[in-house]
Amino acid sequence: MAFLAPFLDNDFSLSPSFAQLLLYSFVFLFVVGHLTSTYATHRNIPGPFLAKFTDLWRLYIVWRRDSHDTYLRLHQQYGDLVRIGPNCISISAPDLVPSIYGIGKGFVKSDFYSVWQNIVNGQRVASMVFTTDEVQHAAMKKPIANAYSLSTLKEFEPLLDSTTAVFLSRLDDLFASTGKVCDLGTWLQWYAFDVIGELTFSQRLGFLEKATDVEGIIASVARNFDRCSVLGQMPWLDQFTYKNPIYLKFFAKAAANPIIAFGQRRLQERIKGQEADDDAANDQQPATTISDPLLEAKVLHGTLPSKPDFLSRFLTLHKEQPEIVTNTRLLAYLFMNINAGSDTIGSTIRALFYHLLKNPDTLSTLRTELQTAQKQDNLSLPLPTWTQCQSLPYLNAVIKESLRLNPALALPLERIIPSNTPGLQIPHHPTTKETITLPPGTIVGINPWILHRDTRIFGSDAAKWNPSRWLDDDADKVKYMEHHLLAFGAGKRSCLGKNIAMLELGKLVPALVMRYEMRLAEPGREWRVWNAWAVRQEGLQVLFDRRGEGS
Ligand code: HEM
Repeated sequence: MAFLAPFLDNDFSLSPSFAQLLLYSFVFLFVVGHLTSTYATHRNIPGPFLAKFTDLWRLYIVWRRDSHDTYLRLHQQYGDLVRIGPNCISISAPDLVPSIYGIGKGFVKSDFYSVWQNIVNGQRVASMVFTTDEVQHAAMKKPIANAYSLSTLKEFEPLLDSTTAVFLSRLDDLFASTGKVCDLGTWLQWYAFDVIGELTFSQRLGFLEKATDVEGIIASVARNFDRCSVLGQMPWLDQFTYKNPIYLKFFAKAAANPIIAFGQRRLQERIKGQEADDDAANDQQPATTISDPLLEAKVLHGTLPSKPDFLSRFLTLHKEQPEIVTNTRLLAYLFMNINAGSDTIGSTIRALFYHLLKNPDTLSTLRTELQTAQKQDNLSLPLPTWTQCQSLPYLNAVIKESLRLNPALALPLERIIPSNTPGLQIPHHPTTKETITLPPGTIVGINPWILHRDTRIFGSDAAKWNPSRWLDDDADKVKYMEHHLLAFGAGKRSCLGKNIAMLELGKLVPALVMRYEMRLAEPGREWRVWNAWAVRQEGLQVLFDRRGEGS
């Protein structure tokens, strides 16, 4: 007992200060123990010092909005594996795409995605994009997959054409005929939102007509991306803040999401069978005056096209399988369309026009291809058909190059290594020259922004804009590049709206390029790229001139 003597001695009695000391020691030992074990789990993976101990590092990097540049630099410095959090590895090894995202591999989405789920009546409601539960995902996807398939695509053309006709008419009136500078980035965003509104409800949300962010919808979507992209780096923070029951009860704004409100009204109208009856004045699209008769002929003006929109398709499914396509799920599908299919397209088209205008050679080659097609009666104007657009190789190369250099979602697409496996084996690690096994439970993700700049896949000019790479004579090389284009994700959870996106991009680009001469208002100015998972760009100021007849 001699060793206890000092503690029992009057001088060393358990005074409050000694108890504190003991407590501090415990806390200190706990923190050191925790940090050491945290560090030790992936100690063989290189990365920034702080990231090995805390996710606060990547939270800060994402909060700064330039994570794509930081992650690119880190991969250039450290190689294919970079530890960006204590349990999170960013991967850029081309051969690992199928291992992580392949069907049947069992990698599920991480809690990054849970942060984006909404709480409705105290319950988490996950849309298809954000569910981490694969069984729930399959149940949600099965009924609607056909509506997004290639075979149904052409049926959406009249709806798409209707919005494009309004868009061209607005550009004619406000910019081409006035010589005013157009903030094309903003107009393309409005176009993307209106198109998805029209495809979903046969009614535009009204951005183009009103030339404004209707009901703050775009700002509200942007705020959500800004918040969730950051909290997604430390999902437990979301649990303690925005998904905390006290916050939800007392502080969360009760106001309905404007997109859901719009969807609900359209749904009610459709059920009642009265398309035009709308007591919400906000939904009324101002009458559009279209002076060009060719464009006017394409505008549907609120009439339903002969082929159904998404809402009609979902309602049919609701009637046929009411217990599967429930009311709540039906609304979730509508919301998903707007949420997943607007910002992503907006980002891609903005990037495409930015590169076209920064690279006059590309613009001129594209225009020559389009003019040749027009002369051969293979391009109808002002609005070309989808069939015509698919057979234009340079146009398709430009679209792919734009998706490559500017993937709209630019953070690692996180997945968890499944528990029933030995882990993820990474052979011949370039730095250590040994096979590394990442244990089950590790979060891994490939960031399209990084993979798309990999010289092993895209060649020594991978960092540069060069649509011709997609027209290389070496078919295997092109196939390999296509296989590693991750702009729409990969595997089972890849983009459901990819066909819609390609339809929209494929038809809009020739329509604009053939109708206008376009040039940057300030050619020397760089734009600003803001990464909130969805990449938003600002500063695409363009001058328009109508081209000659026949355009
Ligand atoms: C250029 C435009 C688009 C791009 C670049 C894009 C990109 C992506 C990516 C990368 C994913 C996978 C996300 C992940 O793994 O975490 C995804 C998923 C998804 N996208 Fe898109 N998207 C686009 C347009 C659209 C459109 C137009 C729609 C709907 C009309 C849509 C609906 C979806 C849905 C529902 C998912 C989830 C699929 C699933 O989990 O099964 N997307 N998208």
